[in-house]
Amino acid sequence: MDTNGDDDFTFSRVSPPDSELVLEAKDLASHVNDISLEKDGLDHQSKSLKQVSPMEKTVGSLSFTVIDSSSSKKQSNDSSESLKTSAKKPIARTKVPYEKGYSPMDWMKLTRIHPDLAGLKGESNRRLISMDEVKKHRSGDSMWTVLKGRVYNIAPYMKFHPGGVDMLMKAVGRDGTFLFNKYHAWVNFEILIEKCLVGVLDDTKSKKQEA
Ligand code: HEM
Repeated sequence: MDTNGDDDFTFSRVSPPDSELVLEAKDLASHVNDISLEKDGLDHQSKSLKQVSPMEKTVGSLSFTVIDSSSSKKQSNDSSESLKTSAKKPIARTKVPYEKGYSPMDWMKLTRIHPDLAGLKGESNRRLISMDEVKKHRSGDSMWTVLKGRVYNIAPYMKFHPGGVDMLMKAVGRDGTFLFNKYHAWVNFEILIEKCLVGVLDDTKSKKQEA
């Protein structure tokens, strides 16, 4: 069989003859200087690309758009996640470097060996404590806060707190539940500072005021 014959469909020509292509290419090459990118066209393009986080870059007089395909893939794979992050503004969380001897491991050790981190001095940690009493403990070895209805002495935990002393001080002498949840609702404080438990918040007063 003659495979080079014109009647063989495998080799049938569907594009213009090579000579025509060369001519076309030459023609285009001669018009290269006339080609310009219209500003409107680019604007339109970048508007539609913004959804996949484009970045405008320039090299000399050329400008181009870079699309991070890895992040766009992530977005399309997990649209519920991206919806959540775009709906809620992330809060700035700054981890403070630990001072020597104040790592989470050191805290675990201390909670195991310290006989009275809460400063109970023999009193029960099931005692009902009023908000007025909480407000009085704001310095030295006695810094109280309320977390989900429980009263803790967070003074010994201060330098161990990964978010820093200044942040933790904001909760002293008051109910710290809102702040705690704002920064890290997932942190298991019940276990972390269980040895710092002083008592249970007596909220009967505030309930009476509400009624
Ligand atoms: C009293 C109970 C608290 C405990 C037991 C506690 C515990 C922790 C823990 C374990 C972390 C590290 C979390 C992580 O690595 O993801 C952390 C970080 C942090 N905490 Fe607290 N925290 C307390 C209260 C607070 C309060 C009241 C604030 C704010 C006013 C706060 C602000 C922060 C911040 C900003 C970080 C950021 C560090 C990071 O990016 O991880 N914390 N805290």
